[in-house]
Amino acid sequence: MLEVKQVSKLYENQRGVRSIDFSMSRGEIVGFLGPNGAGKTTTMRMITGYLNPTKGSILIDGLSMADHPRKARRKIGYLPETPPLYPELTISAYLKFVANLRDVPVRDQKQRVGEVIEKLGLQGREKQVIRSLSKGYKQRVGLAQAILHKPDLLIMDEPTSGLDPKQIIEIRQLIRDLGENHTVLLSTHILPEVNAICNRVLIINQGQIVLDEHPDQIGGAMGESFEVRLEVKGPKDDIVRELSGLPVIGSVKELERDQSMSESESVLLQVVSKDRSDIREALFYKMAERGYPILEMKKESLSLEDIFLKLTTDEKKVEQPDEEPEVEADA
Ligand SMILES: Nc1ncnc2c1ncn2[C@@H]1O[C@H](COP(=O)(O)OP(=O)(O)OP(=O)(O)O)[C@@H](O)[C@H]1O
Repeated sequence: MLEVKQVSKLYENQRGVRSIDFSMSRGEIVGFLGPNGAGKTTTMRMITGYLNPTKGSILIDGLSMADHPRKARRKIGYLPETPPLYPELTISAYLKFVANLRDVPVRDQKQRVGEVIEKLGLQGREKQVIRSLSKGYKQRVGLAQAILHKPDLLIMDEPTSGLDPKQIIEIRQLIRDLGENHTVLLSTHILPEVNAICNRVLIINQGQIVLDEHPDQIGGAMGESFEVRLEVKGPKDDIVRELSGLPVIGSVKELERDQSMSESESVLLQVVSKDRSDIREALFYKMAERGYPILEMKKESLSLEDIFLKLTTDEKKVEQPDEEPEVEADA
């Protein structure tokens, strides 16, 4: 659906993005993460055809954005961070205006506007002027304008930014629903949002992609070892010695108990594998052999927050090949 091939965009100040390379298949909902200034908006504006890359190419459903900008753009719906709304228009007048702009055939416009109004839960507010809407409802109108021309690919820049918690839940649900019929790329600063909505995560730092993974698999992809939290009933010293003696175990450490845990005869441990293999069965058989009952065993994984911080606060500078800068030229 989307191919971003070795795309760079350098501004006069040498900032921007360098050699971005990724593709998206139909039906994916991809979360695009990065600290401030990492290059998310620059990348999204290139994908949507609002900004020309300095190098590289972008294909939308096989169509080159550089060679067929009009046709390629027709396949894209874009919700910028600040939706392009006209505050003095009513919702229905604004959506009709967008339908014209997006070349929706005149005979289909009324029906299509009705459909998106229903899909975005805007019924009953058609005649309300946009200025008088809450931020959450303005965002719904922003989403409505993005999907009006039935695009295959939806690009959203921080779609829940500035909304209250209830509005965030509603907009996330709408994005999940839209994901059933669209391929979605959304940027966000809110990491739990990625776990809540996306089936893939891209992390960008200093203009380069540093991670491209399924949210559940990023620990493994980063070469993290397998870690288990284990509570066992029995003598601590013997349990630690037996576990440490297993060839698959890298380290065993006693954990502090929180107040609520009252089991005094048990020991709470953090057990880490030597390599990345799953150590749970080995732990089970060893404790069973020694007759020490396991009261709790839980696989611990790095949170997206841990991974994000690890990848984006790394001391070492990202390698920056020499490239000619180019003055920004909006399409
Ligand atoms: N028009 C411009 N001229 C010069 N530099 C720019 C321009 N637009 C962006 N930049 C720089 O390019 C880098 C990437 O900016 P971009 O806006 O794409 O980041 P972002 O990841 O979207 O950030 P944020 O999360 O703060 O919106 C930043 O260092 C920014 O200062």
